Amino acid sequence: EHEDKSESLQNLEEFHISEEYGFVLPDPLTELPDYYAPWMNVAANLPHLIEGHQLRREVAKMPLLSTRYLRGHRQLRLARLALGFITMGYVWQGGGRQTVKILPRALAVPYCTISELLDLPPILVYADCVLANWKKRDPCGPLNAENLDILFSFPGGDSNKGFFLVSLLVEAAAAAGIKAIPIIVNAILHHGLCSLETALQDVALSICKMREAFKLIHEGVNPGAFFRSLRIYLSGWKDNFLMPEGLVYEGVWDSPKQFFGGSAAQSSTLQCFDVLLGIQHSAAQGFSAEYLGCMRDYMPAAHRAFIQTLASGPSLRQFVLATGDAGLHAAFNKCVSELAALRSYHMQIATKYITIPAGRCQAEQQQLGGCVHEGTSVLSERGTGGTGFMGFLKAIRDTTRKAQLTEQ
Ligand code: HEM
Ligand SMILES: Brc1ccc(-c2csc3nccn23)cc1
Repeated sequence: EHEDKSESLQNLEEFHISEEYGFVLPDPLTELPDYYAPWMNVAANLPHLIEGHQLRREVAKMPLLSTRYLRGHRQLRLARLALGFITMGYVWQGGGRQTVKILPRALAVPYCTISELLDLPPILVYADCVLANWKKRDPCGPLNAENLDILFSFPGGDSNKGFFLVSLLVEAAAAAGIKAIPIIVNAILHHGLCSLETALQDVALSICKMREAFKLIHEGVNPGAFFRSLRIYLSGWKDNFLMPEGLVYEGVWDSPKQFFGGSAAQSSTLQCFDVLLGIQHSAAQGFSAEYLGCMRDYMPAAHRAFIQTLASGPSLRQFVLATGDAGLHAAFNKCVSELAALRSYHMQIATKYITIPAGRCQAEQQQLGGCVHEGTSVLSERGTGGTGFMGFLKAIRDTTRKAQLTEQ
């Protein structure tokens, strides 16, 4: 059964994966039909409306629009992106101090209709604000930091752009590695050892380029702006003590519903490379393994299907071990060490942008009114089984390291 399942991997387009952009949505739309101006005007003005304490009033004035005039996948993705930003802004505009319990129907009804059509939860996810939240300044220009801009922002200034665009550039760097996956699967099925070794070298090079792209975070994101502002807006309403019940989606469901806040565990790229290399993150390291599984439900359905098809295919790890081929062995281990190095670098970033600012915040707390952050932050305790996000990231990095093939 491996044969037919893995054969289907040959056509990446069918999984909404692009040779050039990987899991990134190529050429996202930036405009909707004028009928949807009430959504687009609020979403485009979010930082100003939130800082001016106008957002709730603006949302109360919004008409209940029909989703019937939305045409095609890209219009649905753009509508979801706009409604997702407004929803996060609406819930967290008080910075987590005074939260809301009800999302008004003018937002909730279309947002849930569109989310149903796209098979995504009615909360902002990575596929919205990283994969579909971008445009080229010069459409014929390259995909690089100078020629890119984001479509929507939260308060936190240019750090929004830095955070979302650096993530986008890391995802774009992964495209070359994702493109090599069907070649790898084919080589396993047909014993093409030579093409397999070349494809594995392409994967290792791609992961190395992802780490290069990561370095742009230092000039693109300010730790204080990230920690105190942007991060709050990515918080969710599941396992969040500020919203113990979750959120009522008015006009959709009678009871409140809970959804996880944004996490890059929703990125298909890293989960894909983990599956390819046979890296299984278990609950053993004290973080909830099913959390990573849950996050697959927060990915576009086609990307989720690609990961599942890959996972049901032949094991690259077993194949390389069975050949006893030194070149394949080295090429496989290079992929694993590059992935571990990427995760180590990411841990340094998390320290600079969360642990250190959080420490300063605690210190301020001693002096002043302090800041509301524990539990409201998307990048913190949730989903980590209480070991905290650093324990979560370290466990994932250590499991990656252990996936090296040992000398025979
Ligand atoms: C200011 C920059 C960043 C900070 C503070 C940060 C912080 C974190 C934290 C705390 C987690 C664990 C909790 C969670 O999943 O939300 C996480 C997970 C993750 N982040 Fe980031 N991150 C940053 C930038 C990036 C970038 C640019 C990427 C590139 C795509 C990225 C990729 C990931 C991935 C893939 C995970 C899931 C865990 C894994 O598979 O290793 N992060 N990040
Ligand atoms: Br919603 C949303 C979900 C995930 C992210 C994100 C991009 S890179 C990264 N590391 C941790 C989270 N994260 C941003 C917004």
